[in-house]
Amino acid sequence: FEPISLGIAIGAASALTGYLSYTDLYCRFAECCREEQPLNASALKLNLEEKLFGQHLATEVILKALTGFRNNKNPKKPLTLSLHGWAGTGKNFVSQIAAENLHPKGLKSGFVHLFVSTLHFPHEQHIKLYQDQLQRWIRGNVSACASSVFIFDEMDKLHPGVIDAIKPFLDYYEQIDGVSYRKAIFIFLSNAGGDLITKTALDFWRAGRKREDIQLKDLEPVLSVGVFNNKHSECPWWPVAQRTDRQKPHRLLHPLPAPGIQPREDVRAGRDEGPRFCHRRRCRHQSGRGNDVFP
Ligand SMILES: Nc1ncnc2c1ncn2[C@@H]1O[C@H](COP(=O)(O)OP(=O)(O)OP(=O)(O)O)[C@@H](O)[C@H]1O
Repeated sequence: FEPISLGIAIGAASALTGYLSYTDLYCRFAECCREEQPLNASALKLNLEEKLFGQHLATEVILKALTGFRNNKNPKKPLTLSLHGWAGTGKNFVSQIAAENLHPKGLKSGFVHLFVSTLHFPHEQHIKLYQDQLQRWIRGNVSACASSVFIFDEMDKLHPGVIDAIKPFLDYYEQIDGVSYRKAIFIFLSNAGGDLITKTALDFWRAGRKREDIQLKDLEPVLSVGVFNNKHSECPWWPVAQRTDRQKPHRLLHPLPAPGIQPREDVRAGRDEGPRFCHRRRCRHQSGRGNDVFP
C-alpha cells in the first residue's frame, strides 16, 4: 500500500464505521502521551528477562515498581527509581528498556528526557541558570505529558544545587499552579555504592552461594550505611532519600551488583505557567525567548 492512500483509506473507513476516534487516528501518525494507558507488564517482563542479564533484583524491582505505578490511576506522588552500580553494569540500558515500555519511542520520544550531569550541568558558576531552566523544563514537559519520564545519569556528579531544583517535584504536593506531577517518573542513575554492591556479590561467590541468592535485604543495610547514611557519601541527594525513607521505609530497595535499585515513590504535584514546551532535543519558548542550555 502507498502510505498516503492507506491513511486516507483508514480515515474514510474510520469515519464510516466510527471505529477509530480522531485521537486514535491522530496517534497512529504522531506520538501521543497516552498517560492513561496501563503498562503492558508481560511485555516489560519479557523485555527485561530477554535483554538484561545478571540483574535479577533489578528486574524484579523495576517490574514491580513500574507496573504498580502505571496501573494505579491515582498515584499519590511521582515514581522515583534510583539505580546504583559500577560503570557498564546496565543502568542506562535498563532505563532505556523502561522508557521504551512507557513510551514506545524510548529515548527518541518527546516524553522521555535524558540528562547527563557532566554534559548538561558542567559549570558550577551556572547553577542558578541550571536550576531555573531545569525546573521550567520539568514543568513544561509534565504540563504537556503527565507521564513524562526524566532520567538523570551520573547523579553522583550532579551539583547539590541542581538536585535542590529537582527535589520539589518529588515531594508530596497535590498541585502546583495547576500541574500535577503525580504521574511523572524520575530515574536517577549513580555509581555511588557500586563498590559495596560488588563486594556483596563477591562475598556471596566466595561463600559458594549463587548470585541469584542475593536478596534485597543483603544489600539494604550495606548501602544504607555506606551510601545514604554517610556524610561523605557520593550520593548528594541523600536528603531526598532520607525524607522518603522516613515516609515509606519499606520501599527502600537496594539492587544488585549493577543496576542497584532503590525505588521509591515521591510525589508532588505542580503546575506550569505554560510559557514553553520543551522536548528532549529542543526547547521552544512560547514567549519567543532564547533557547535553553539543554540540547
Ligand atoms: N546487565 C546487562 N545486561 C545486558 N547488557 C548489559 C548489561 N550491562 C551492560 N550491558 C551492555 O553494556 C552497555 C553499557 O551499559 P550501560 O551504559 O547501561 O552501563 P551503565 O551502568 O549505565 O554505565 P555508566 O555508569 O558508565 O553510565 C549496554 O548498552 C548494554 O549493551
